Amino acid sequence: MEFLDLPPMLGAAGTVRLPGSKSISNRVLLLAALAEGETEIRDLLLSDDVERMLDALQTLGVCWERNGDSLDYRVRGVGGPFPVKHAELFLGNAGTAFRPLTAALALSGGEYRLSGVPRMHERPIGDLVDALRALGADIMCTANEGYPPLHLRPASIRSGGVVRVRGDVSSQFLTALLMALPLTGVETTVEVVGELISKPYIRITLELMARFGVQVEQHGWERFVVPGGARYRSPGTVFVEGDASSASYFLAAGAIGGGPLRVEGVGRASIQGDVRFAEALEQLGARITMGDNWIEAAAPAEGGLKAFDLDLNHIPDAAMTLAVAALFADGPCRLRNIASWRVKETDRIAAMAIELRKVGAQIEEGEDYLVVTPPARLQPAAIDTYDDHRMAMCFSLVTLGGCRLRINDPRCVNKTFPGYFDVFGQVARAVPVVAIDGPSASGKGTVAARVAEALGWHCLDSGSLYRLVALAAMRAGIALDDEAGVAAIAADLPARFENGLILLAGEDVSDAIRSETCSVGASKVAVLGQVREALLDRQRDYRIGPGLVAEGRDIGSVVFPDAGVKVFLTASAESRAERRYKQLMEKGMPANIQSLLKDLQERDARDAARPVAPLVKLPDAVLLDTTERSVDEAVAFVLDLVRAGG
Ligand SMILES: Nc1ncnc2c1ncn2[C@@H]1O[C@H](COP(=O)(O)OP(=O)(O)O)[C@@H](O)[C@H]1O
Ligand SMILES: Nc1ccn([C@H]2C[C@H](O)[C@@H](COP(=O)(O)OP(=O)(O)O)O2)c(=O)n1
Repeated sequence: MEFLDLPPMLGAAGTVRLPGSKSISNRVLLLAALAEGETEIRDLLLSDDVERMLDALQTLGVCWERNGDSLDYRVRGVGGPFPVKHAELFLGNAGTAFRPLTAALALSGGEYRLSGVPRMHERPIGDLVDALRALGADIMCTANEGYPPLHLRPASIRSGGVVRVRGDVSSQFLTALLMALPLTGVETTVEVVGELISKPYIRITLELMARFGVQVEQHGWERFVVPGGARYRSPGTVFVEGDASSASYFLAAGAIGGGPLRVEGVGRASIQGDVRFAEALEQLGARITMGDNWIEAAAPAEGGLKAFDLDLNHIPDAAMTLAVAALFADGPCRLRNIASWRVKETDRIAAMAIELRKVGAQIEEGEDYLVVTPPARLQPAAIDTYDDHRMAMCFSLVTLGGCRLRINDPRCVNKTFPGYFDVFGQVARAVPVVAIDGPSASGKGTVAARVAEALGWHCLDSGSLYRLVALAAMRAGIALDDEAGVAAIAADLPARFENGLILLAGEDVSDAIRSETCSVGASKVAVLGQVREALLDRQRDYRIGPGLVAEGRDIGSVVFPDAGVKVFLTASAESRAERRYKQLMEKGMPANIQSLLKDLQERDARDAARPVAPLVKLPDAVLLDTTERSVDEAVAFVLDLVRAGG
């Protein structure tokens, strides 16, 4: 499975230009297709769900073209039902394409087959199918009644009168009906059965239909009258707003990670209900400012986010972001009235509960609610994303708690926000790392410690971990080439670094691990892949704010490949042997310079030749040869690199 490792973050601030709204993009595409005249669509969202709609429209005989590589499209409307009367459409997991197309095609008088990915076939569509059947449409659910795939056949549509549709499972059923009904040309009243959920999405539908010339008469949230003789007409040019649900991740990032973080593309003038996410964040204490076309969020003036108990029915998608933001609140948080989560890309209540528990939260899960109690300390985890873009995007926020995180199958964000993680990486500041790699006795430990001290950062001497493993294995009588045996020791190493001392099971082994036996032993266990793997997370846990200076052999290549500064520190073998000799003599440990030189050359060869994580100078590492340089000069060199920003 593909994954993405996100580093722990120090905070987030900056400006993000949002990609277009999925809800608006797919509605505008369908309306432009059914309208008379050509529509210029600006800033369309480029994502999987929109691709599904564009492909479908093409199959159905609608001509559209993209202006070069831009986000501007021109759609030539067909001015009524679709001209292609036989088609098979694959719509992936795009609910915003599947539901409205089902309604429009049911009233188009042709034979159509609609299918999607397996999850799409688990998402209910029965309420929409029933409403369309009541109008006379001939629709078969070919696998399970009430679920896609669907087979639509020509039928005589009973136009006019009243049609009823349930509104309490998905508001997309009502949206789909409303958008399709002008195809009948006869006045029709839609009555909503049950309490309509996600009302703001209906507002988007009505607003966009009006822009295309069809004014729906609205009686509360229970009755909608689509006028007779209504025809869609192109309004000329339509600008797609930024996606307000996508905005939620960045607004939350600003509220959690300091900010200010500004999103551009949505604001006070937005027609999307999810802009009200900003109000919810405000209730958590975040500082929100807003213009017509932008929103900015910053952390509360004092302290962290406040615990909340909110009915989130009006912002079901953006509400997921609040479930993760709850990890940063000062007490248990209740998200209420979110039953629709269960029929989205995945069962989002169940998925959220499982994944939030992985990072340490306590969760109470109900049919239509979730209570999140934040943990005292977030813990790193591998987050499963359930082919759900929002799961992936929400969980990136966990890293703002200084916690690294693995996101499995990160490409699921392509559904609505390809490039999400790059944009997140531009506004979130990773805990900085200076990686110093190089051969034995080149001065890595000395330089790393001094650089860390000067910066006030943490320091990791990764070699000492390999030395500790060798010592522990030797003491346990495990052969140093017994990979599984040594790896088991490494995975459960009772080592601690305290007050400048290195402790193994409570015993000070600071000097013992520096002996030549341990040096040789360390280089032997370091060739074992399983041992290296077992020490990886342990090393990554040292990445704590304000920053880390880490030294070893594979810091820049394997442990922290995203380190901002990478140095390859070296010196001639002779001067390194001499340094090591002096070092041992000062410690009163016996040594012989010739055998030290031989040992060191052998170890260099072993470290450089091993198949796993060999010692190499990376192309993006800066070479620092200290044969002719003092420690002070080497330290100053590295500090200059850090200050120059890598
Ligand atoms: N640039 C340098 N010039 C002279 N001696 C150095 C230099 N860098 C390090 N040393 C000395 O060399 C010895 C070995 O350095 P150390 O930091 O332990 O190397 P490493 O961690 O690469 O094995 C130490 O006694 C250190 O003071
Ligand atoms: N990141 C690291 C750090 C050390 N090692 C190996 C390489 C060395 O042979 C041993 C001991 O490393 P250490 O840095 O303490 O060795 P020197 O002090 O440079 O001789 O561990 C490694 O393979 N990867």
